[in-house]
Amino acid sequence: MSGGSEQARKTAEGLEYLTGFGNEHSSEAVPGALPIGRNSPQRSPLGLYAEQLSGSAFTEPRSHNRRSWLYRIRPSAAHPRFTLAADNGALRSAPFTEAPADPNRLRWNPLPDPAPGTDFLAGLWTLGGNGDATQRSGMAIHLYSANASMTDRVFSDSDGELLIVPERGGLLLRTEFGLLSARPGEMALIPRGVRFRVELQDETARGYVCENYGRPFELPDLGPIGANGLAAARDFRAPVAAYEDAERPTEVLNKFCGNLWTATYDHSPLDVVAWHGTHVPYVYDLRSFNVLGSISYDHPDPSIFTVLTSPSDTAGLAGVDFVVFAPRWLVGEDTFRPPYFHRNVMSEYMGLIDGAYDAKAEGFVPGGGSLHNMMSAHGPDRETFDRASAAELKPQKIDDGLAFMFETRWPITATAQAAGADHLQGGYDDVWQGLERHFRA
Ligand SMILES: O=C(O)Cc1cc(O)ccc1O
Ligand SMILES: [Fe+2]
Repeated sequence: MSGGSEQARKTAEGLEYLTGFGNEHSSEAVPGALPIGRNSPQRSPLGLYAEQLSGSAFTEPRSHNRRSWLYRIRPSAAHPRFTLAADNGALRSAPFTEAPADPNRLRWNPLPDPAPGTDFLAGLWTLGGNGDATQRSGMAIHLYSANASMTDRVFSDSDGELLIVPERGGLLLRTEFGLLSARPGEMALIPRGVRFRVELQDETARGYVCENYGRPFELPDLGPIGANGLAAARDFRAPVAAYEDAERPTEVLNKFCGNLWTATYDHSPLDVVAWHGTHVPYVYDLRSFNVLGSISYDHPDPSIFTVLTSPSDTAGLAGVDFVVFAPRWLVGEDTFRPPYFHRNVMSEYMGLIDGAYDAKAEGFVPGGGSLHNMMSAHGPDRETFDRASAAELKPQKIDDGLAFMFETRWPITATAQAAGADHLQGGYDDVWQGLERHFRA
């Protein structure tokens, strides 16, 4: 493996990375593999095939145009016919019509442990979502629980990009672009159409996935915050080129318009020796998020914790935002400091990576999740309300947890398996029971 023309950085796992969000990165695993001065020479160096992978239409504005050039042992076109896979397992896609969209507050415990031999792909379980995969709009929320590495099979998602949030166990993502490590506390993103295999770094792995059918995630504008703050572009890491030269049968599973399709290649399609471009996978350590907040009074809206946003066609109205509640100080004076009671036109799915969340005293556990759909009333549970209303307002460090939110402009409809799951908590409404009447006229 080598870093190519950019300066590459090594991490604790010994993996090399290229740094920066949205860069025109380039990398070659064999010196001289990357053509200089053109994308598609008459004969590419080292006898490689040149291939463009477009994540945006050719003609989209430069600011969100995404494409990469891959230099590979065999062109992707050299493959047999795809056939429908026997089933989609527990993977579901938009439009979500199995169950009615539910205005109730819902909360789930973690997924039950999977059967032995369950890999990342087999362990994907769809909770719900919105939009329509064929219209490239909306999103799906999946959870995964796995105890085996993918072997001799790779996955790619034509329907959207995959934002992966490990909660338990590290993942080693072997992609067409090279290797990424994603451990709990980090997030990884696999762009639309990119082939990858997931190997486990620990015995088991568990976490969350946001499948974004819409416009690729980008860094939010900072407005009056200024030129710095929130997630820094330089903290995003892309892989360096690394390839497999394997002439053995490899199953390629492609999620296309909601179904899994399968084809067995006679070689590994992770055979990209060099690449350059902007349509690339990346990882980000959520704890490097520069948390900004109120240093006077009142609890700011959580949009200030946005790591990445997928804009919709209306300015300021995200198809989906990825928001992180990272360790931070609370100093607000005369302020009810935890998240407030509210009803929101946006729909909120929350997950917990570690520890606890400051609006919920109990019941919201790592690996579990809550859904507060469009306009549903929610906020601190009774215990949190009582405690925070009486708390002495000295500076307080919130550093016992890491939570996140997928927030979307469209209501989230649960799948039948999520609406009827044994691990769906009964009695979630009760956390807001017993909020006493304090009114004095
Ligand atoms: O519901 C939640 O816990 C998420 C959330 C957090 C916050 O700080 C303010 C509003 C909000 O929706
Ligand atoms: Fe909320």
